[in-house]
Amino acid sequence: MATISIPACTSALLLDIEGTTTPITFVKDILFPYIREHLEEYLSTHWEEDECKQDVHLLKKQIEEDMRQHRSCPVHTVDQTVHTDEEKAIREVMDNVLWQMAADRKSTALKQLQGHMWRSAYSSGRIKGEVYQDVIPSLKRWREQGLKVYIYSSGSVEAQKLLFGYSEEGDVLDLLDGHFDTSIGAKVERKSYERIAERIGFQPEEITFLTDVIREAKAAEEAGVNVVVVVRSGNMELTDDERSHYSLVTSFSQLEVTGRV
Ligand SMILES: CSCCC(=O)C(=O)COP(=O)(O)O
Ligand SMILES: [Mg+2]
Repeated sequence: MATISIPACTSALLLDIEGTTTPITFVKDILFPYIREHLEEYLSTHWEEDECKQDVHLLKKQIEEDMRQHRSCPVHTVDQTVHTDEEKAIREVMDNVLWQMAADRKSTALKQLQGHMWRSAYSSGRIKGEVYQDVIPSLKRWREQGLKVYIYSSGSVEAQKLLFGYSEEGDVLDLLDGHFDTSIGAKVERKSYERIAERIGFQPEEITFLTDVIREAKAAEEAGVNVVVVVRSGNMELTDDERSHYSLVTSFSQLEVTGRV
């Protein structure tokens, strides 16, 4: 298996989750179906709680933004504080959430709610976070080499912590130095990577980002971040141009940091 050298100036690795640390099938076949199956029950049970109210409020803000951008979407106009027909209000929220999920939208509002819903699934042991076999040994090796390791996923920080805190390998959160989600900006925007660099105190060139999504790779590259594209079974096919432009790995174990033991 060919090794890929990452620059000697690398101080931090920034990792995507879905398609990078974790199979897409775990997200599509385990996590998302859990939301679809439990959405109505979750909203009905937690409707009056502050956290749920904030989630619904954020969804409403997203709808307003979508309407400003002329994106069509199921609309829920209800304000929980004044609306009396709870069943109707819940149905409207459900329509919007299910519509966003069908479109695989990465809105902060959707991801926030999903993170809150997965909490009990993970803590009860019903779901365990899946990571590829090469991930944990590589995280350990990188940290022994003095590198920092951060996660940047569209999944909320809470959802990220659940996945690694209740993983099939146990609680591996202490192998991570920090987490970023779309509250810092979308993964397809250059500015998000600049902000992350600033936040963790490194120059963009000192960061290597691992992802399976070319639009994310491009945005990171524009920010001056070094990029490695991760090719896993089930990930989106790359074009010939993309394959020749980016460094590719099929396993984290292929990554070598030049000048580090
Ligand atoms: C953090 S677990 C939930 C995964 C998820 O909802 C998601 O959108 C994954 O996106 P990523 O940016 O990690 O590809
Ligand atoms: Mg991904």
